[in-house]
Amino acid sequence: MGICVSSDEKAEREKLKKTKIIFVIGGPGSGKGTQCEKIVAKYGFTHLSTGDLLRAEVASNSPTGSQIKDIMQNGYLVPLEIVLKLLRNAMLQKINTCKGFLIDGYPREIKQGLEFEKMIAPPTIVLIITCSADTMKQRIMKRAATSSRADDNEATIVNRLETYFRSTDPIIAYYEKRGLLRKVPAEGDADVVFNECCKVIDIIL
Ligand SMILES: Nc1ncnc2c1ncn2[C@H]1C[C@H](O)[C@@H](COP(=O)(O)OP(=O)(O)OP(=O)(O)O)O1
Ligand SMILES: Nc1ncnc2c1ncn2[C@H]1C[C@H](O)[C@@H](COP(=O)(O)O)O1
Ligand SMILES: [Mg+2]
Repeated sequence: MGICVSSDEKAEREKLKKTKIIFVIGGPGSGKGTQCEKIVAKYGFTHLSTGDLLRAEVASNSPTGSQIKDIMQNGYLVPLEIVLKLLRNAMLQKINTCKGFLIDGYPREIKQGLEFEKMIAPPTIVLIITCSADTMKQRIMKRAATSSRADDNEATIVNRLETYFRSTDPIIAYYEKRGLLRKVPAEGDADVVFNECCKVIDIIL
């Protein structure tokens, strides 16, 4: 017997499939959030950062929040099922008013990308923001002076960078092969980087 899918769920899936979805990936501190803010201001897209969703879950003191607090504080990846459930719920909450989604910080592993396509829809493009590990480290250490993020410290940055470099090459290869990857160099000033992001986005509008 097949799995029974309600008509509401079918309608939601159809809407998600018709909406533009941009994955925004890149190392810790590369500038994903900064670029997403600028993109939202210009294009009116909806920005969902998996890191922000997970931090909100921790702040809520829910059982899931307690489960993931140490993982995040130490710079490791939160289990896929937890991230994808939060992300899907957040997307469904916005689907009726959304001009397009910027999914910041997802996927972190190929498996996350595959599950997203199964549960939600394929991405329109994958924007990767690239800069050196030194630049990322410097940006995070500067941000640490004012951010309240538990993972903005030297020891955790080492783990976050290791985690990023270990899992990212296969992701790049996977989306490059499908013609979906768009690389944006991010060593320069945020406005220069934004200009490059716009060139990529204008093509899919
Ligand atoms: N192009 C840039 N030049 C200089 N500083 C930048 C640039 N882009 C961002 N920043 C600053 C803003 C922040 O204080 C810090 C990290 O940027 P941010 O957008 O928060 O990165 P991110 O979202 O990729 O990091 P994380 O993965 O840790 O959430 O660097
Ligand atoms: N997509 C994700 N998968 C697993 N874990 C994640 C994901 N997005 C964020 N996280 C966890 C692990 C990260 O170190 C922290 C902070 O994320 P950030 O994108 O730097 O805000 O959250
Ligand atoms: Mg961020």
